[in-house]
Amino acid sequence: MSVIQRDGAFYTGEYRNLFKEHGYSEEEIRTRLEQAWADLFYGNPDVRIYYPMGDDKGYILDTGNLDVRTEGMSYGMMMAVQMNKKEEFDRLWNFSKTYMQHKEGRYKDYFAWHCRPDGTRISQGPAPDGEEYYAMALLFASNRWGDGPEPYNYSEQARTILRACVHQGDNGEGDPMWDPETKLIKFVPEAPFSDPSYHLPHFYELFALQADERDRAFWKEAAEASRAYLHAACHPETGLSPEYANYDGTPAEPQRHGDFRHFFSDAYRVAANIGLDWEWFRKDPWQVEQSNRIQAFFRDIDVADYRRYTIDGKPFDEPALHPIGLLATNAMASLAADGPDASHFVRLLWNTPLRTGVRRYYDNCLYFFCLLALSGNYRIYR
Ligand SMILES: O[C@@H]1[C@@H](O)[C@H](O[C@@H]2CO[C@@H](O[C@@H]3CO[C@@H](O[C@@H]4CO[C@@H](O)[C@H](O)[C@H]4O)[C@H](O)[C@H]3O)[C@H](O)[C@H]2O)OC[C@H]1O
Repeated sequence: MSVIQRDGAFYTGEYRNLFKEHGYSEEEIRTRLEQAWADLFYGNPDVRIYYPMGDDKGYILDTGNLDVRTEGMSYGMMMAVQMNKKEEFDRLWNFSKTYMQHKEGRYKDYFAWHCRPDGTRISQGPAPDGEEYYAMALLFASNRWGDGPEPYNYSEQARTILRACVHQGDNGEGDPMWDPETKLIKFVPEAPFSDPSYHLPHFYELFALQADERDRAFWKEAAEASRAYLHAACHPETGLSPEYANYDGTPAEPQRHGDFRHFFSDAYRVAANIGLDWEWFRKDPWQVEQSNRIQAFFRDIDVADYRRYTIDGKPFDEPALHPIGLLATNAMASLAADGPDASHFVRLLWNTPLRTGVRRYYDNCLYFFCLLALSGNYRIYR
């Protein structure tokens, strides 16, 4: 595959349709994607995760926790822009802007990481994976649909978020979301450690094209720093990474709110992120070996038997909370994997339906990203 140069950035500009490569027809793939969108956004109560609110707002519900998270809101916006669904995108953004984004103080321009479906905040602190997804979805929206009047002036909104991520605290109050020294994303602005699943070098390459001029070099460096960081955070034999990790990649000490040294819900996303970075940029050949490694680890484990694992691969006597989500991220690794397990995961994902029931939100977000990615529809909009 060739790598093309546009606007000063190198990216492939080509999107494999792995389902088609495995024999599924274009029509059934398109139908599958559209049906999944319809189920998640307008389906029956046991499967949907999106709820319109009034004339101009809507939210994605974390059905397991009965709250609205910046993670889910920004994921919903990314799904909508990829699917060319402007109304749902605008509703999710309007809810986020109205109820979740701070207007002043130490978190100005950041978002309270979760609130109730009526918009009442539960916590004030932000979770940086939300901010980076908001910024990327907004830039794609600007490039796909053009900017409108505030708050639909997407590119300006994205730049405001990215400015805060890098410069919060420059003049006193608050903290940046990226550690200025290592250029690594933090777990929360106040934390001196990271979360490997927050590292999205493929987004930072694109921020380097559209963020404030003065920060473009920073985002290039952040992309390289994140790629290197993942080498350290992923176990060299299993490919598993911890939920939270120090800046040298070692698992972070247990926190007041729990022990995140192991491979559990947050960490699933690392495999998917690496797959997409390879698909979009093809810059780091280690990503191919890493994707083969994690697929080899899971190849012979039944999805129903997925557990929590130490990063060297010891299972706990505790089932995975989101087995379908984990299957989806393992399957998304097939974008980079060239080993004997890549086809197995593509087919297994195809033969697995969306999750229904209480815990469906996180699984189905990851599942939908996987459907987009493996069908060649998770794209850069420039
Ligand atoms: O005072 C601060 C707190 O503000 C700070 O809050 C953290 C904010 O980030 C939260 O992380 C989000 C939620 O968890 C992850 O995904 C979940 C994975 O498991 C699924 O079951 C669930 O449905 C998903 O939402 C997200 O990726 C994050 O955005 C974190 O949980 C809060 O603790 O914490 C430190 C305090 O000092």
